[in-house]
Amino acid sequence: MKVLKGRQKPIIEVCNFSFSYEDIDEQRLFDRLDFKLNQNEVTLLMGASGSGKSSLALCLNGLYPEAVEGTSSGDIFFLGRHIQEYETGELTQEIGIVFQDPESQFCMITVEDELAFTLENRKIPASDIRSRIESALRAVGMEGFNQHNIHELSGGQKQKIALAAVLLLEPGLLILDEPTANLDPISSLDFVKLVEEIQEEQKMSVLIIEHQAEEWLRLIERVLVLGRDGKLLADDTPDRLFSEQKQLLEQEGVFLPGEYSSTPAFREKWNWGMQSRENVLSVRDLSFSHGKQSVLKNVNMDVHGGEFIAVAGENGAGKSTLLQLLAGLLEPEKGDISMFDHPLGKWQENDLRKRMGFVFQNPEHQFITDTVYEELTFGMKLNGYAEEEMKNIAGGLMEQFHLKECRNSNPFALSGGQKRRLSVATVLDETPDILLFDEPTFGQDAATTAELMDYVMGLKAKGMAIIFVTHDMNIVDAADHAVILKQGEVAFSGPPNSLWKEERLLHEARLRLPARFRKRRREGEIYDLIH
Ligand SMILES: Nc1ncnc2c1ncn2[C@@H]1O[C@H](COP(=O)(O)OP(=O)(O)OP(=O)(O)O)[C@@H](O)[C@H]1O
Ligand SMILES: Nc1ncnc2c1ncn2[C@@H]1O[C@H](COP(=O)(O)OP(=O)(O)OP(=O)(O)O)[C@@H](O)[C@H]1O
Repeated sequence: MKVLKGRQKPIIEVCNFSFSYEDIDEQRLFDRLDFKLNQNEVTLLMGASGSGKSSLALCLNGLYPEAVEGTSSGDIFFLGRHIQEYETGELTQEIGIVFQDPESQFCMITVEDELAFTLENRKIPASDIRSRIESALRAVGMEGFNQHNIHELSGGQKQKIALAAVLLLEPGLLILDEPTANLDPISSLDFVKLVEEIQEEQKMSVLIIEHQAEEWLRLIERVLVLGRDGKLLADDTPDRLFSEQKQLLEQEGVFLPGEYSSTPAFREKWNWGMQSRENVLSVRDLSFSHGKQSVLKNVNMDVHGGEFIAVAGENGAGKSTLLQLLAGLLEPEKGDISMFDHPLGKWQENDLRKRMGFVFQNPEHQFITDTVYEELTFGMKLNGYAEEEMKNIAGGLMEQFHLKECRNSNPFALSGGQKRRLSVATVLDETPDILLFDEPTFGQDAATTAELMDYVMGLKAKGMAIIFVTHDMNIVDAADHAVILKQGEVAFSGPPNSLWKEERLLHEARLRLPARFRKRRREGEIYDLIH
């Protein structure tokens, strides 16, 4: 952990600042906030899902309230000058944001065009453009990717290109909004190291928005906690905050880093064993290619009723592709998939959807209506549910997933975590036999993660088969069965406790041990636990 650098000059000063979105009934998202961000300082911003962290980032760089139907009062200063005094677009060059969903910030097709676009906007002479692009790609470890199509890169690579584009702005303040949420465990650690190196070299201020602070502890100097009531609940050093304010943070639903937390491991809470052995899905010698690229090779897998399977592996290993094949959204190039002993391709679409629920990696790919309520009732309407019944089921789901206040909001205007919870809730209106989730817990705070897991494990107890694609090793730890993909092949299939003994495989598949082992590793007990 870093030592505070003594008295520092502010880069941002927020004074008595309030903000509200018009469609949340005049309710203030931020209520008279006062805080400073200092030059050359790394600050972490935490808070419950929906507390307003992403919105605050967009207020700091002057995009909000102008870009939305919002109202604000109070003042924000950047380097001593009121942000309203900056010309349009001037501040977005000074304060670079890497958004929660990096795809949303790309405007061009190839990596090189995207980076050149940023430089052209900055009116950098054409003769300098090539060398600047090369050095930005080098800084993020993506040399040689100039001509790649951005949209075909893996999640981790997209995140690095988004960072390279923002670095080309040479911003005074870099804001990273949940930058590691889609990265495999080792890429997450690499990304943190990368930010640390860049920050030390370029001496910029960095504001990181993250639910899980653990990996960032080595470089953060201050932590701000935004409360659900729109107030700043804490502004302190990480060590003081996490050791002295545990109760407050737990009440707000914020994750405590492993070394400060006394919450039992997910495994102790959720590994309840299996209820039935009925085979519901079987996969035999499955192979699939995207164009010429072979993505999955000879995958075999069996899924049983009441079983919770976690699929993990490095970015680009083929996890989402496997899930889409299991859901019948892609057709195998070779091999067979059957559900209840019938080939998947022979099921009527309607019957298939009734027996299997699927949640996409990107929740936005799933939304088709204009309000949260319509989104939740869409499937039920198609299946002829009575109005009253739909109201009851949707009401229960909104209560369960903390979406009641957003009943009439547009799904696209929700916070990242709310979008994720809505996409999960929409497949739970009925009770299928198999549920396939692509990273269902990403972007959730501690409380909503625990609630989501409780709910899903309750369904498992009723005999549903659950498959999670996840980068969260604590969730893999709680599964009955883990499937690890490495370059499209099954590198491991078995109980998680056997997986944790395979140090070499974990390393090659870019995975880590769950927190319960890492904690003990520090205490020197690791070998007793796994051997
Ligand atoms: N464009 C918008 N219009 C109306 N309401 C919005 C808009 N964007 C966000 N909100 C609402 O503002 C609140 C805060 O959202 P924000 O994305 O800032 O939260 P967050 O703390 O970043 O959440 P998460 O941790 O889930 O990403 C949420 O209730 C959300 O529904
Ligand atoms: N539509 C597509 N066209 C071409 N290639 C694709 C497409 N979708 C995925 N790929 C490629 O297929 C491979 C597997 O992608 P997939 O999304 O299944 O990986 P993943 O394990 O889910 O990765 P992540 O953890 O980053 O989400 C990657 O190399 C990816 O670039």
